[in-house]
Amino acid sequence: MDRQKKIEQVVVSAQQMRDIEGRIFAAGMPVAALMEKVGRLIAHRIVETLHATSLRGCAGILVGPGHNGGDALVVARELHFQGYQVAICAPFSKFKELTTSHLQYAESIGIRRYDSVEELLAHCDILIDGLFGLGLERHLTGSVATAIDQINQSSLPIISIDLPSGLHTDTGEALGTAIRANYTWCLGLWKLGLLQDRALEYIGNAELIDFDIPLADIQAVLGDAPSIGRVTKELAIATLPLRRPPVTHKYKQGHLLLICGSFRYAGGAILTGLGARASGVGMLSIAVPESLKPLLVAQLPDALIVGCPETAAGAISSLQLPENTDLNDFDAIAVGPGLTIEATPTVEQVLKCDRTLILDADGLNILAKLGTIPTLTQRSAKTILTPHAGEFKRLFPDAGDPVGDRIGAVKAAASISNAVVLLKGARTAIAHPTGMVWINPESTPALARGGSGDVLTGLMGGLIAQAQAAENIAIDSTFEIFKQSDRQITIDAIASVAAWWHSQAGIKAESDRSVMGVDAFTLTHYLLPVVSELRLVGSN
Ligand SMILES: NC(=O)C1=CN([C@@H]2O[C@H](COP(=O)(O)OP(=O)(O)OC[C@H]3O[C@@H](n4cnc5c(N)ncnc54)[C@H](O)[C@@H]3O)[C@@H](O)[C@H]2O)[C@@H](O)CC1
Ligand SMILES: Nc1ncnc2c1ncn2[C@@H]1O[C@H](COP(=O)(O)OP(=O)(O)O)[C@@H](O)[C@H]1O
Ligand SMILES: [K+]
Repeated sequence: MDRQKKIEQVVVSAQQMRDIEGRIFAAGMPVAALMEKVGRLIAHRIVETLHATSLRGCAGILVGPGHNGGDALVVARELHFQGYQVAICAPFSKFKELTTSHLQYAESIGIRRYDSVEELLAHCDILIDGLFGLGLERHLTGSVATAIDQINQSSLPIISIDLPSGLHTDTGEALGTAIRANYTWCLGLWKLGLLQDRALEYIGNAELIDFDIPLADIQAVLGDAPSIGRVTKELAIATLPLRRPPVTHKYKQGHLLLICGSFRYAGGAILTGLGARASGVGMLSIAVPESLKPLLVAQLPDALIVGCPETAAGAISSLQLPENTDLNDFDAIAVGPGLTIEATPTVEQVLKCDRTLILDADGLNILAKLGTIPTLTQRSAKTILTPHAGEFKRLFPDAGDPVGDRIGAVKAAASISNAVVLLKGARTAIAHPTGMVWINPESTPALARGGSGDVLTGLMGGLIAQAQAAENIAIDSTFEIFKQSDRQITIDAIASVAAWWHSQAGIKAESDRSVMGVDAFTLTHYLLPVVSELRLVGSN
């Protein structure tokens, strides 16, 4: 994997970024030279963006007291010398030394400086936000907070340098208030806060500006196995399509059991089945209430549909597998979509078995009701839990806020349960009990529709069953970015690839059919085209 692809997988906290920069400075790179380099790269990207878009006119540069402001002043100077109209506003009384020098020089070459943000807004057409980056330490109040609110009320396009000013670098929280950017150009390495759901409304289009941080410095600070990774296309290409030997048979290609559906939620069983089918799994068995069997057979003629005894309301009352079959015959079992809480005895039974288990939807609600999270830690087989924020709160009331610092919360949940926990959302986060967290960095709100989670459960179940059958799952070590082995993959990485694939199918469906056109059934038809395109990329 080349350098650019590697660094796109890395995610850092503010402290880790400072430590990495500290090593670069200690090795001899002057701080001023790095600021110059970074500022020039940003200026170059601005010029490209101006050419590629209809953004025109005077660039208003917002200058803060620290080095984020220094970067912005290098940008102002470069744009000025390239003939662009530029003005600055630096509404602070004290600046760091380098920033002070750049400010002086900018004024000396005749760049117009406005005292107030109102004046800047009145004279400019596009804004470059260099108020604060990763050095923001406390809540914004007073005149700075008022200025940011005024900026947000203007309809001018905004490019934020490193982070939208006001966002906490790690938690993505707006500290009092924050710039709502159209573009955020993150410097050097992805900052954790930009991958938190609550930051998304501030970020706009995010991209990374690489400034040649040596991989050795990243590795020295993060260690061989970084604890947070972005799920990029490269991880998907290393995994998909799953390899299949020329001589094989269906049971060698994974046998997945889905336990899902009820009279009330029949569609959930179909969607889970269609998700699993797209995974290419060798054998698919689907246990549903007896009365749903004809419906499932009609929709999934390739699957083995197991009709189970049902309650008066049409939920599975007990699991009745075909003769000579028991739960140990399956490589993986996914349980939950559409079951209703009446299927509690079945979930209890499955929890006791020694197979890789994926619990979703009512599987999770039943788990929460039973209070059995502590017993999960005693399972010898792997467990994967796939809650959305509501299910997460019920399951893990003490793990932290799944709509606040989601990364912290999902990490705590994985540690409490000894399970891989996949916290769904705009930026789905997947944590392994050993502490590794993966974040799916690209998705679409078009997926926020009933049933799309069911598709994910089936898809993931099918991938895991295949990897399990091929004995291709690494034993509980974390996936290493710097020493990537493509022979074995960890269970959390497979879950991450499933989340990535699901989102990419959503993005593809949205681009063909608009944000309104991505119902869960349609989504299932977009899954395989994503892999076909990967194959083409992979063979280039
Ligand atoms: N050192 C370098 O050469 C590099 C600097 N970089 C840039 O430098 C930034 C980090 O620079 P800094 O560490 O100077 O931090 P910032 O520029 O983010 O801001 C820190 C300054 O703001 C003040 N401040 C913090 N919270 C405040 C508040 N609530 N109200 C008012 N003032 C507040 C601090 O006292 C400090 O002076 C990065 O985000 C990035 O833009 C990067 O480009 C990488 C290289
Ligand atoms: N705003 C969003 N942006 C991107 N993806 C989203 C968004 N909201 C939900 N999703 C995705 O849609 C799916 C919804 O799953 P879930 O909440 O279980 O719904 P259901 O139970 O109806 O299937 C998850 O994969 C989730 O990550
Ligand atoms: K900024």
